[in-house]
Amino acid sequence: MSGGVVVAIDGPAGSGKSSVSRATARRLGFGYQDTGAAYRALAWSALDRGIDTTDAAAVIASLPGFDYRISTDPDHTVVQVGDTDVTEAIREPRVSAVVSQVARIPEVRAYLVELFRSVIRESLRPGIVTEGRDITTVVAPDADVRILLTASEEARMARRSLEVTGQSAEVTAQQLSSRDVQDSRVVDFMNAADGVTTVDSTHLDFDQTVTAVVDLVTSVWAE
Ligand SMILES: Nc1ncnc2c1ncn2[C@@H]1O[C@H](COP(=O)(O)OP(=O)(O)O)[C@@H](O)[C@H]1O
Ligand SMILES: Nc1ccn([C@@H]2O[C@H](COP(=O)(O)OP(=O)(O)O)[C@@H](O)[C@H]2O)c(=O)n1
Repeated sequence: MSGGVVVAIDGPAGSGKSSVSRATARRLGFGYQDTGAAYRALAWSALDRGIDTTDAAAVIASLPGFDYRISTDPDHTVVQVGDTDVTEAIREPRVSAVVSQVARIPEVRAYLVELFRSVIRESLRPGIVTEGRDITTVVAPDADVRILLTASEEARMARRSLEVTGQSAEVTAQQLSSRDVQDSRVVDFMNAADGVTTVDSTHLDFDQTVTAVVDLVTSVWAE
């Protein structure tokens, strides 16, 4: 693993993983790795190539040609597939709707887990914050700081509805909830594993949540 501090953050959709992890990395001068972006980019790429995302063999066959790049600079998180900037496109509802289908394929997970570990290993900053669903348990179970970031379903849906335009809050909420159900069949990100600290942001504002995470990291870093 990286010579620096490794911070692993998991949680359900809309709990604040991406925004809180990015802000934490900025405050501490750490790198930031959004693992969901890789699953989303693979799903985007399958749609772009006309691959049926329910056809596991076809998705697996596309892995060697999956030319994925993401920067770990928290101030410039550009996601690219080949020469195409997909930073915005991977957040579209049509991608969210199929991403769980590619994420449940064990070969896809094994491939991406190795990629995420190599990004952590190669980080040149004093630390790196990596967030997703299985970071505390599978990708980096030995991380220095392991956090489960949660929030009530109501709070998560309200936050996500504010971000997604072009469809009703009800539809966004329904999609988020069904994605969590599908994802939690593959990895448990609703319950903290042994040694994982839960940060519940339901009644915290954004800055308070970032401060709670930064405090956990600095308490370990200072040791
Ligand atoms: N504690 C918080 N209070 C209020 N809004 C928050 C909080 N944490 C995150 N948010 C907002 O909720 C939205 C969803 O957060 P995001 O980081 O995308 O979650 P995730 O990566 O877990 O899906 C973002 O607009 C973010 O700014
Ligand atoms: N470590 C991870 C990260 C994401 N994922 C998958 O990727 C999808 C998108 O992740 P994300 O973190 O961008 O999702 P949001 O919580 O931001 O909506 C999830 O719905 C999971 O299917 C995963 O399986 N494991």
